[in-house]
Amino acid sequence: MDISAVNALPYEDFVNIFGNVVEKCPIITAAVWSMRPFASLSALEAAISEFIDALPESGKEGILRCHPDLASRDLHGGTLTRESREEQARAGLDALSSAEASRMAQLNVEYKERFKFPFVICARMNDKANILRQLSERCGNERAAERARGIEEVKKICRLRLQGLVLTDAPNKL
Ligand SMILES: NC(=O)N[C@H]1NC(=O)NC1=O
Repeated sequence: MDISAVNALPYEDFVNIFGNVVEKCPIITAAVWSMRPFASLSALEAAISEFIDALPESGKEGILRCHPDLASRDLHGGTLTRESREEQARAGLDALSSAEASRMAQLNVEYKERFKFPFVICARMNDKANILRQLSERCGNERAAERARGIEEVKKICRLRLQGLVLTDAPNKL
């Protein structure tokens, strides 16, 4: 699908197709539909990004809370969204040693106790060693910095999900 086909979509189809570019937040997709026509995929991405940036801090935290824990039991239980499952598998999170899995689970708990939202990172841009290292390091951050960092990662995940759905002739500038 190219951007003109995207612009021609009625909102029901638009939300069905793009509703999970931000994990479990179809309200964002439903909101930006009214900003069509988009000149390019980047313009659609920018509209999503601006919508997120305009939210109060509680809304940004809400977006983070819609994300599943990485390498949690859900990854094997089949309850994740298709996108999240594929992203986590690509980073090798479905094949952790038992030591890595318990370290990840322990750090996820520590992170959530400290920040009251889950650790979010763009799994497709990292491997499991890098994810574990960043999870450990980011546990030491301040809450506001970590909220902003999580939202940056949400935007990276969103960009890659969009690129999987819309044809683009622009080079990938990520
Ligand atoms: N918690 C978390 O980062 N989840 C996500 N990351 C990613 O790349 N896909 C997700 O669902």
